[in-house]
Amino acid sequence: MALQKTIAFLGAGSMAEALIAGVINKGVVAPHKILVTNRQNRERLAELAKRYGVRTATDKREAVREADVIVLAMKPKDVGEALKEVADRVRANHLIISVAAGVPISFIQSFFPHPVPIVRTMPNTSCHVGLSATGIALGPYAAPCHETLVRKLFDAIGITCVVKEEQLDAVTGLSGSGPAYIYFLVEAMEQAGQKAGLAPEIARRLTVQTLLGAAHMLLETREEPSVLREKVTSPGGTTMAGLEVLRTHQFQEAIQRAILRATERAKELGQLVSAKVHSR
Ligand SMILES: NC(=O)C1=CN([C@@H]2O[C@H](COP(=O)(O)OP(=O)(O)OC[C@H]3O[C@@H](n4cnc5c(N)ncnc54)[C@H](O)[C@@H]3O)[C@@H](O)[C@H]2O)C=CC1
Ligand SMILES: O=C(O)[C@@H]1CCC=N1
Repeated sequence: MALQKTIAFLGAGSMAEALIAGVINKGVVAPHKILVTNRQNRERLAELAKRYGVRTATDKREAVREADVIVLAMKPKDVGEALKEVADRVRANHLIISVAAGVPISFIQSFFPHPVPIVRTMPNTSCHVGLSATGIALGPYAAPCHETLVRKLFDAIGITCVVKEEQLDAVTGLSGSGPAYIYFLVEAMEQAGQKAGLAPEIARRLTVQTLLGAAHMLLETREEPSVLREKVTSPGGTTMAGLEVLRTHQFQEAIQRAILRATERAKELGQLVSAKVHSR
């Protein structure tokens, strides 16, 4: 059954749209229960209203007043400014859900004189199609009923893992940013397929299906990725030749370094916004 809560999105970018599309497609929130606001881009609001049937508002304070749940979906650097604008409208019975990378729960709480239930999450854009991998960390004033609500929302659009707040930066580096690494791999595979003589649309179809098939094999056989890899790799065959090139170019190290750097960047973003709070 759809949630009987009004959800105000502060921020109407890629992540807000992916979440809105996901929850509406899965029937977990009715379009008229969603209110979207942004920073003075009425065209974008009109586009979302047309595409999803959601309501939009240019007055953030009014949207917050009407809502039961507030989703912070702006860039980390803009969270402070948005909270300043609406802080005196936020009630102790609101639930704040943040998707902002790196932004600590304590930073969000610092805008209010009273305790507010805050849940920090890290989804990814695949929630658009109901396949997000979302990390969830509960703030000190988030009660079991808030956890239930947040899980209902995010379980409807993918899988969820509850983690400690300090682990959310790792979730960000791994699965928050993760789709971009996969798309980068797809771009490389398609280009290589074309260089090897395939038409672009055939290279695209084969690449995407290969990705989908490998993901399903991991999920359904529950075999270790290394075991599945070995099953593809015939001694002296093509895969072995290909993997040798990946090893020479330190493929695994490059992926690991990318994820660790993205994790570190999430921490840096958190430190940058937290440093600003002291100069407010
Ligand atoms: N794009 C992604 O794959 C993911 C993004 N995130 C997080 O989601 C948040 C949003 O990211 P994107 O959607 O990619 O950014 P975006 O740049 O596409 O959208 C940002 C939105 O915030 C709005 N905004 C800026 N200042 C505002 C204010 N003061 N009040 C209300 N709205 C304001 C902008 O008008 C815009 O609609 C970020 O904090 C990011 O870390 C989290 C997981 C994945
Ligand atoms: O690139 C970013 O900062 C955001 C957070 C995770 C994915 N996109």
